This record gives sequence, C-alpha cells and structure tokens, in this order.
Amino acid sequence: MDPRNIQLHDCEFRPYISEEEIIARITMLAEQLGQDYAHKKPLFLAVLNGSFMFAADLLKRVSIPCEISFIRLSSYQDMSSTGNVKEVLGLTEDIHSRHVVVLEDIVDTGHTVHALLQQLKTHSPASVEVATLLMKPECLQHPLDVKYVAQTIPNDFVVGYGLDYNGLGRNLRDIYKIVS
Ligand SMILES: O=P(O)(O)OC[C@H]1O[C@H](OP(=O)(O)OP(=O)(O)O)[C@H](O)[C@@H]1O
Ligand SMILES: Nc1nc2[nH]cnc2c(=O)[nH]1
Repeated sequence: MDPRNIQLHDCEFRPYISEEEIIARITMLAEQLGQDYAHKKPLFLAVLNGSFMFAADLLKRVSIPCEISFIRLSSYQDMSSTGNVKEVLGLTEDIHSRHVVVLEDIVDTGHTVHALLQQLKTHSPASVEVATLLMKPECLQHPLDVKYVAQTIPNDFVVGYGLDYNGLGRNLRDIYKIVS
C-alpha cells in the first residue's frame, strides 16, 4: 500500500483534496455568502453529522451577522444511499420569514437535500439556498438548484473532513478518495 494511503474498515483511500485547498475554497464561499446575505441575517442550517467541520470552518470566515442551527439527517449505509432520508434530530429554530442557507458536506444523489428542502418550505422561510462543500453533478437524481458549491467532484466515494465510511474517517483533515 502507498504510505500516503489510508485504510478504513475493508477499503483503501488515497489523498485527494488537501486541507489547504479545502480552506481556500471555503474562504471564497464565505466571501460570496457575506456579499449575498449582507443585511439579511441568514440562518445557516448545518446538516449533521457530515457537515460539522465544513460548518465550523465556513462560519469562522463569514463576517456578517448570522445565526447557525443544526439538523440531523441520515440515509447512507456502506457506500450507497438507502434513498430513505430519516430526520433524526429535528428543526428547533423558527424559520418563518428567515433567509435560510442549508450547509451540506456533500450533495450526491440529492435525496437528502431534496427531502430537507421539501420540509423546510412548509415552514414559510423568506428564502432557502444550499451551500455544499462537495457536489457530484453526475449522480444527481433530483432537479436541484444548488447555488453555492465549493467544489464539484466525479462519482468517487470520498472520506475525511467530516465525511465517513461507516463511521470512520470524519476526523481526517484532508479529503481522500476510494482506491478502486
Ligand atoms: O445527496 P445524497 O445522496 O443524499 O448524499 C448526501 C448525504 O450523505 C451524507 O449523509 P449520511 O446520510 O451519510 O449521514 P451523515 O451526515 O451522518 O454521514 C452527507 O452528509 C449528505 O447529507
Ligand atoms: N463519506 C461519504 N458520504 C457520502 N454521502 C454521499 N456521498 C458520499 C461520499 O462520497 N462519501
């Protein structure tokens, strides 16, 4: 095995996106959000578990007045979506008339974001947009308009920087992709 590669459970992963590159992308995203949401006091809604690192690093770089809250959704087992998005920890914030920005670590099939947007829209927010660290456009199964994307990637399973493979790998500072 290449010494830079890592093993998680039964799979090998190789370095893909460095922490430095991730932070550079996030810094640009934070600036764009700061411009678009100046005077709107946005409510960032981070989707746990995967988005915890992204949300923390992004929010440190957003300099306009804003709030953050968390919702926990889950649909992945092994490396594929079950297609069934469970709401594990619900929305506690009143989002009526608020400008909401959903924070995701990755948009893959789009099942998670699609289900979440449907739920959020029933609470009459002023606006809802999605900001994601990673997006796999080839995998999208819903006509989603994801306005803020830090980086698009091909259809490879990735881990690190909050993203896991069956629980492992969330603590890695860089993003790794599966060795196939
Ligand atoms: O676009 P999709 O195909 O729905 O995939 C994206 C979702 O998959 C991951 O969550 P997961 O269900 O693995 O839960 P986790 O955040 O707790 O890891 C990720 O954090 C996204 O929420
Ligand atoms: N860890 C991880 N979770 C995902 N959820 C949806 N796509 C992915 C992926 O590529 N990696």
